[in-house]
Amino acid sequence: MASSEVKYRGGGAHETHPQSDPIMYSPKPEKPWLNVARPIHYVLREQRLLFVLIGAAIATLFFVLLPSTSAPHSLPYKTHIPNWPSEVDLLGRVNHRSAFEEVRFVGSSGAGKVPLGLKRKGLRIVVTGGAGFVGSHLVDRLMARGDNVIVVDNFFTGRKENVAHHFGKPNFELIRHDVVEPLLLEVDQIYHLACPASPVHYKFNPVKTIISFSFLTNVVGTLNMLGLAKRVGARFLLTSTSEVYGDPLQHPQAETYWGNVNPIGVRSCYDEGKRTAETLTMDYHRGAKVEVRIARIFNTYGPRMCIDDGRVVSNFVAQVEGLMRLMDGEHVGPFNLGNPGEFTMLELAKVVQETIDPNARIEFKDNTPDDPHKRKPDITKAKDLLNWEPTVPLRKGLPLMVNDFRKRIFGDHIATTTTTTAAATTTN
Ligand SMILES: O=C(O)[C@H]1O[C@H](OP(=O)(O)OP(=O)(O)OC[C@H]2O[C@@H](n3ccc(=O)[nH]c3=O)[C@H](O)[C@@H]2O)[C@H](O)[C@@H](O)[C@@H]1O
Repeated sequence: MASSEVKYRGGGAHETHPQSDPIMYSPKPEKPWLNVARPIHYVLREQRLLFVLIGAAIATLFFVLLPSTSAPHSLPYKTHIPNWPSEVDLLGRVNHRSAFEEVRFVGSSGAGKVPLGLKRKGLRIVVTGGAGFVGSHLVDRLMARGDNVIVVDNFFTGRKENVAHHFGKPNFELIRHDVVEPLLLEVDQIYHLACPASPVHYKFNPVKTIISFSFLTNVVGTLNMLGLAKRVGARFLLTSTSEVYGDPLQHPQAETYWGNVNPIGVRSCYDEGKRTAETLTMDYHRGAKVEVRIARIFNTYGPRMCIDDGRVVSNFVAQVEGLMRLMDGEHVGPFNLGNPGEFTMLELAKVVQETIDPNARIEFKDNTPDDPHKRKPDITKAKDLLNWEPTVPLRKGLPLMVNDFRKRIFGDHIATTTTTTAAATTTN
């Protein structure tokens, strides 16, 4: 019924319209010049042209001034980000930061130096052990580069404070997780650093389970992360260690050296754990065609190091640059990443006295069993293929680390006396 009514009314309207009657209505053909003259006349009347010009001027002024006024308002753009399609993929399949930058670019013509779409797309990267010493510095670099970073850490030695400055950023996530349990994440790259790295934590702990825990983390943890890399097609980087060389018989150690590890020693859980991790990594590379990278890190020091770490210092954390070059380059490795500068423990203690505290007391103690007598990386391969070498000398880097330690232990107060413990056996 309703539809017929509508039809009927329409018909009526049509019938009463004067233009519908071909007899009653016969428009005169317009003269062509009138077509142009009429609109011009219309515009010139009642100062309409003036209003049009004023409008155009206001619009021009608005677009010219927009860049300077929009910059401080970049935050409101950011608040719109959750509505972007990127939010659909919680793991950052689409880069939040890239989207943010594109919005800013569109809104502010002043940013027009970089054409839309040419900005680097951030990668989705998981860093296991990312709340630790080396890991957290790596996370800082990846975040600064604009990647979407997921930190996976069980906080065995790592600290939330090391990454707390990234909390709330849309391209950062922190997951408390033990890598000995499987994990599924959609990522492009996996930096696998999770590991009880210091002998203080893996060697002398009287609880037996902790010792096997080190092996378990290195073996099962690496296996899980390699499995993840295989499933999602991610590139995998293992941070192995100079400990794979054991107490080396070759000096300095090139990557071709197979090492001298005591398989039943007190520290073999770590050395053999990392050696097995390397084996697994290469097996996945050859057998499952996973893209892998292996770095052998030599002892590193710097701010955020675990206060009771107990390792001898030799390399500043600038090493993360080497890790990133390795990951983004085309070479599998292994690569030694360390400082080839050699010094004895006594020389090190003296540098501490010179640069930090002249009153620091030097104590001599017996070396611990199976500790390597001397070690020095041959970094020719890293120099040639990654164009990387350490940049921060000990005398410059050590005070930076000590300042960080002082701040964490004493707040702003400066410690009056430092005790430097040097092992009796020297490194050369
Ligand atoms: O120099 C090296 O050879 C070592 O350097 C780094 O270790 P580092 O940063 O110095 O040590 P930590 O500060 O203790 O960092 C290890 C991180 O792994 C985490 N972790 C440890 C054990 C574990 O089972 N799971 C786990 O997530 C810790 O909580 C911590 O955040 C790398 O993380 C190690 O893989 C590497 O072997």
